[in-house]
This record gives sequence, C-alpha cells and structure tokens, in this order.
Amino acid sequence: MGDLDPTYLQAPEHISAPNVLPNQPEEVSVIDLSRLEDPEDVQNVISEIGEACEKWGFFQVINHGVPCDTRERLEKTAKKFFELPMEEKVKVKRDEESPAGYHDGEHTISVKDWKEVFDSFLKDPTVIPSSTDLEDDGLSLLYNKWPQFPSDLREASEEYARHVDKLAFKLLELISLSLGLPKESFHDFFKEQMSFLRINRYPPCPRPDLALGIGPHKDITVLTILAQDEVGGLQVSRRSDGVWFPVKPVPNALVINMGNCFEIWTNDKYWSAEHRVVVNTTKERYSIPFFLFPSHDVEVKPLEELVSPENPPRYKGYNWGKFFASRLRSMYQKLDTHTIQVDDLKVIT
Ligand SMILES: O=C(O)CCC(=O)C(=O)O
Ligand SMILES: [Fe+2]
Repeated sequence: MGDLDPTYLQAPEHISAPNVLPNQPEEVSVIDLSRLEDPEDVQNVISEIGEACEKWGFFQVINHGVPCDTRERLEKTAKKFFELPMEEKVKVKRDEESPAGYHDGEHTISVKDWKEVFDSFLKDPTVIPSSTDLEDDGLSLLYNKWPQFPSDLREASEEYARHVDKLAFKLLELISLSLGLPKESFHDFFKEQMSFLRINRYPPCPRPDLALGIGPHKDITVLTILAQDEVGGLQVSRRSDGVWFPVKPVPNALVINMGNCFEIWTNDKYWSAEHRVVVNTTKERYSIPFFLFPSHDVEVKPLEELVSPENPPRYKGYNWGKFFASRLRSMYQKLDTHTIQVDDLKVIT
C-alpha cells in the first residue's frame, strides 16, 4: 500500500462510503426488449422506458439484439491489446489531431481517473468543426488511424459498434414515442453523428479509498450504451435525493444512461444520472461504453414540442460540434484547468 500519485487524489466527499446503498434499488428497470415482438406489450415497454428516464435517468436492457459473441470477441481482443507492453500501446496513443486511440488516465473534472482507455469513432472519418470559434464554419475530419492499430481489434470494434448503433436508433424511437413524439423525431440529428466506442480497463488499485476509476460526472451524450463485466464498480446517484447505489452487473445486459442532450431536449423532464466508478485492490474491470453523439451542426436546445408558456425553456441552446471541440481542447490542457462541462453552457432563463 504505497503512496498514490497525487494527480489521482479525489476530494474525500467524492469517495466517502456512508452515503452508498448496499444494493441497486428494486424498482430500477431491467427491460426485456424481446417484448417488443408482442404488439400488445409494446406500449408497456415504451411507458417503462419513459418512467425510467424520468425517475432514474438510466435502465438496463436484455435481449437487445447485440449478439453476445460479438461482445465477447471485442472483450477478448481488447484484453489482448491492453496486455501489450506500454511501448506498444503508446504507438497508437491519441493526440491533439485525433482523440481516437489509446490513452492512460483521463481527467474527470481535473482529477486523474484510475483507468486506461481505447477509443474509436463509429464513422471513419468523423466530421468536426475545425475550431471552437463560433464565427468559423470550417470543418475537419477525424480518422481512427486504424492502419496503425491491431487489425483484430479493429474488426471486433467495428462489428460491435454497428450493432450497438442499431440499438441506439431503436432506443431513440422508443424514447421519442415515450415523449408523445413521432417515432423518428430524433433521426435527423444523427446524419453525421460523432459517436464513438470506448473500451475502459480499470486496473486493480492499491488505494481504492483515495482514487476512483471515474470521478462523478454526467455523460455529455444523447445516451450511452454500456457493457460492463461481472466485477462491478459502477455507481449511480439517485435523482430524488442524490444517494449513491451500485449498478448490478446483469449477464449480457446493457446499461442505458441518458446523457445531457436528453436532459436539455426534454427541458429536464428526463434526467441524466450522475455516476462514478469505484475500483478495488484485486480485480481488473472492463467496461465498453458507446457514446451516442449528434452531428456537428446540431443545436442542442429544448424541443419546441416539449416547451410551453407554462413550461418555458430552461436552457439556452448550444452548438454540439463547437461544444465537443472545446471539450477536446480542454482535455489537452494542464491538470489544474477546469474541463468544460455542459452545465457551464446551460443557462437557466
Ligand atoms: O465503466 C463504467 O461502468 C462507466 C464508464 C463511464 O461512466 C464513462 O466512460 O463515461
Ligand atoms: Fe459516464
């Protein structure tokens, strides 16, 4: 039990245990999507999803259509990659030109996370604004640099991402219906989606009382589709009172986390849950989030259909591409600078 590099030190209130429930509350939904095959059950599924988005900001799905063997193959190839010596892994390190690739330790709100990651964009290339300047409408292309990466990891990532993206669209339709909107209301926001797949590896940590795998945060996404292994460590904060609880690993289930975009589009009807990952001294843990992001030109603001004189817009809109570009930029700045969060951009009017 040595001293921990101070860059990993969390504020004690981000770690302290007394406020954590021992188990996931019973009412948190695990929704079986094969029920959609029964026309009489479809409306129930839609209502359950709507309730989960409102009350918890997350739920789990089973029989979701992402084949188990596709996921297992990705886990296997990812493991093989992370086991490579560091000098091999850093050959595909992400850089300021493209965030795709390997990276050890991200900063969630200025503290270093106890993990290593591998990122790849769904679209290769992905279109992104060239600068953060609102006046500049120039665009750039981000590439996965796949030729430098292990080809088995490429194949497994691409196959898995294709399936998860399909699920994302199905969920968008169900969520849209749960809001009383036409099924395809959100589709136009994703013509040039900037989504990416991340593989997180959390190594055993000598001081889980001081560090976190990921510090408390809300995802900046539309939604996140997360595969987690059986080790556990993900915790979510309850909307009603902020109390933390562990998200139970369910075999072959996917965790669906609502992101900030939905909070804003629905003018706070739907919730984006704050979450974090605790680490342990003995077991490594893997998780694979797919971050669903809109196209660079999308203005994220409360949907007209969901606001009214009684429920005026609580957020000022922002341009998704510019926001993403400034996040990328702040990621490469010094540790003591604040990483830009969506809360910095949302103005309650
Ligand atoms: O590893 C997990 O369970 C959560 C990962 C996460 O929250 C993230 O990458 O944003
Ligand atoms: Fe997250």
